[in-house]
Amino acid sequence: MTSVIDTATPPLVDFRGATLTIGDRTLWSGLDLTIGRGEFVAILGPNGAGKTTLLKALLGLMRLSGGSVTVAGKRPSRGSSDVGYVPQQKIFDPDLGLRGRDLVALGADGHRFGAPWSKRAVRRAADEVIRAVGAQEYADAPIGRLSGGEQQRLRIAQALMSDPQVLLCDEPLTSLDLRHQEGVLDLLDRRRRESGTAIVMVTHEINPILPFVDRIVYLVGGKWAVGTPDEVLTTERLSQLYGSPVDVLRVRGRVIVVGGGESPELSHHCGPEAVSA
Ligand SMILES: Nc1ncnc2c1ncn2[C@@H]1O[C@H](COP(=O)(O)OP(=O)(O)OP(=O)(O)O)[C@@H](O)[C@H]1O
Repeated sequence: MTSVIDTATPPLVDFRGATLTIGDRTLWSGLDLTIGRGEFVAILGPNGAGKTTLLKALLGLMRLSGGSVTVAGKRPSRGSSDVGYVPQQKIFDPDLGLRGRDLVALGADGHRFGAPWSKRAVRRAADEVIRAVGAQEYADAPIGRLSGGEQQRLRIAQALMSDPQVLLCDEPLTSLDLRHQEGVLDLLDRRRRESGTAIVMVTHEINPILPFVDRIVYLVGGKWAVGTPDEVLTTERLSQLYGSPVDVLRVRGRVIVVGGGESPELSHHCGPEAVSA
């Protein structure tokens, strides 16, 4: 796979010694992470490790307790057009009358674009992103009637309305079958290759992402590891992170993480779902 990462320009995401504490619990501390143009980074870790919170820090919704973070060279701020966000998927109510196209157009809402867009400009931009995600055929159908994969494409289209430099996706593969997972990953991969958009994805699904990601950020119990999948997904590295024995097995090209069962986080992350991730 040829790399599309641009190391010549300043990073789009730059965490330096970043610490996030909520109450008396430190989710992660001293995090150093830079993400360049066109880079695809996955955030992994057990439930409650602070993965979504990391995305919130990039959205300007959560303030760091220490260190610094910039997005496209600026401090993160709510509603910035530099950042697109695909939130954790909830399947829409089947009776919801909202059309896919209307959902996408909502991406032009708020203060993102400074001056409000004309209806015509919104329509044109929505057409463009709907085409980009390949959702033309069903964009006019009620969103609640669409499959999980089709809904997910339209959510991504909505997040692309501001033509963001960084696209944050929170578990976009959940509840999709393998074919649709691959479709969503292909779409994100194309976006980063064609537009240089950095993709930051929180996921529990390890194996589907392996052919696509450049690096992994693994968060566990206040600690973190950053590196390529081969660097991070090793028995030594994960045992060190979890502070208890963890085996990383490679079976027919798939990665299987097996915990010693002593870590409460592992019992969440490495249940049957995660093992087959
Ligand atoms: N605004 C908040 N106030 C209090 N606690 C919070 C807040 N936001 C997050 N937390 C706590 O911080 C921890 C990390 O939450 P986060 O959603 O980032 O975890 P996660 O790694 O994304 O987990 P999951 O895999 O279950 O989605 C959780 O224990 C959560 O309850």
